[in-house]
Amino acid sequence: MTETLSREQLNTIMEEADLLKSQAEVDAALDSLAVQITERLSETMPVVYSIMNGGLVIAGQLLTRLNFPLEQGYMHATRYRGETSAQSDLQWQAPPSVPMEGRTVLIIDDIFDEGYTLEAVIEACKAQGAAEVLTAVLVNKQHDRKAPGVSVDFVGLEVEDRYVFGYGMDYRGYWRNAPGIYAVKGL
Ligand SMILES: O=P(O)(O)OC[C@H]1O[C@H](OP(=O)(O)OP(=O)(O)O)[C@H](O)[C@@H]1O
Ligand code: HPA
Repeated sequence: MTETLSREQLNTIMEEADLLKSQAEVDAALDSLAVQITERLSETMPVVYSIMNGGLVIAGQLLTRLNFPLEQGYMHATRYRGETSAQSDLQWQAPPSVPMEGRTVLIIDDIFDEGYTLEAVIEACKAQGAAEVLTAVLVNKQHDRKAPGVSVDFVGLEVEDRYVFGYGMDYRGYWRNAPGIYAVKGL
């Protein structure tokens, strides 16, 4: 584990960060995601899962833009666990909270980075009998280290290959609440 960060250090992280996407840009991306998801899923009575913790903010802001019947659930899978690079294993801290046998499932997460989290989540949903599994993320990080064969159905925004925080994404556990998408100085 890394050392504890002070309030001053965390404020400096924010002050020195680069704003990659403003709140207005995120709002527009969420509107666009909602239109695409509605077109594809409005007649399927899906179960919509947020992947905790990162998916919390984006799922909350997306759900109220979806005007059709759906159930909502959560699951918690984590690879990074407060670090800025992935740990070797994915840990399940909470399994899916709503049965998905025979259902259309939409997974909502904050970021598609290397893609191993979504790969494992999709696999888990299929193993639990989901009829189809679709995925939506606010941010796709652009690089060539993606898990082979994993793709996302609905992407809000593209960001460069830097460590980002805000809108649910954390910097060492903090700043998930930042109202924009920021890149940490030097990362
Ligand atoms: O595409 P990947 O490289 O697998 O990374 C993406 C995942 O990493 C983050 O979760 P994290 O493991 O940090 O857990 P958290 O949501 O609790 O922060 C993020 O919320 C995604 O779920
Ligand atoms: O760039 C990132 N920021 C926050 N969480 C993440 N999880 C994977 N990549 C990232």
